Amino acid sequence: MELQGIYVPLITPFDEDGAIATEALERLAHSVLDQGAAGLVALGTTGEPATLDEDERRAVTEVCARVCRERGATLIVGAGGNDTRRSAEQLAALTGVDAALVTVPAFTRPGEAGVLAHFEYLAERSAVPLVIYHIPYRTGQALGAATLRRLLSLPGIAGVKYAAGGIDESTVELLAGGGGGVLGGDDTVISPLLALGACGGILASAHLATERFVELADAWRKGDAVRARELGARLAALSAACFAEPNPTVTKGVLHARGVIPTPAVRLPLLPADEVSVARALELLAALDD
Ligand SMILES: O=C(O)C1=N[C@H](C(=O)O)C[C@H](O)C1
Repeated sequence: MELQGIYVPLITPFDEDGAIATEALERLAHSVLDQGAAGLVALGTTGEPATLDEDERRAVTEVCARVCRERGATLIVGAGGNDTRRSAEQLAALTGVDAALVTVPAFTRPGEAGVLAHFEYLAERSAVPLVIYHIPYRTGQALGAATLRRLLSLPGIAGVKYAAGGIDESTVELLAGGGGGVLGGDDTVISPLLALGACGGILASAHLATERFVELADAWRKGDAVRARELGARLAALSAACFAEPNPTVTKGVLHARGVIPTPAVRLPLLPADEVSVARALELLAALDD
């Protein structure tokens, strides 16, 4: 499977009673695909899967799967956990999705060899290709460029969502081998990651101005550096505004203010974003059209 372009990790909208607003979710899914997204991620961190029950997670996945099927778009679903054996059982049972986004085991810190063994075990048993979510500032597990490349070379591994918290020599080393399979996952540095050769991104802030993020990825791919630099700087400011408070609170506030979702509600331990943060993101979003 070849990953290319912008994938939107959908928020989970809630209605006034706190239930999932499935119609709003479906409209949102169509809308980001209309704007050129290559696919959707269901149950990414942005979808608040930790506070959804099993029925709710199933409902979200079903809506996204239906839309992706209708639109011929790629669906990646968040799955797996710290327990290798249980994760393998879950991945083996997946149906109706194109790939699974699986986070490096968090908190356990099994070391690089343990992470390799974990993903070898999962890839051999999964019903769908895996996209590894590397986010060391949340998992506590560092991975060097050599390990990430080794993971990318494994059969059954389609890519890495690379969210290392910035760009350093290890990023440059990883992308020097070509960015096939490397999707940026830190919104504010997506433009430089694409410039270095990343094949796309999984970006919560691409809920807003989806077509501009798609244009950014296209511009870097086609070598239009002048347009890409200018657009990249503006989108980085928008992303910073979206992440001024815990994701996805600001994004939900903006989508609600724009009438896309019925409420800006998030579930505890998240708290709704301050209106000043939402107003700042709305301002930067409007300025993109100037
Ligand atoms: O849900 C995701 O996938 C993403 N999660 C990250 C986070 O919550 O920190 C942000 C990224 O844009 C996509």
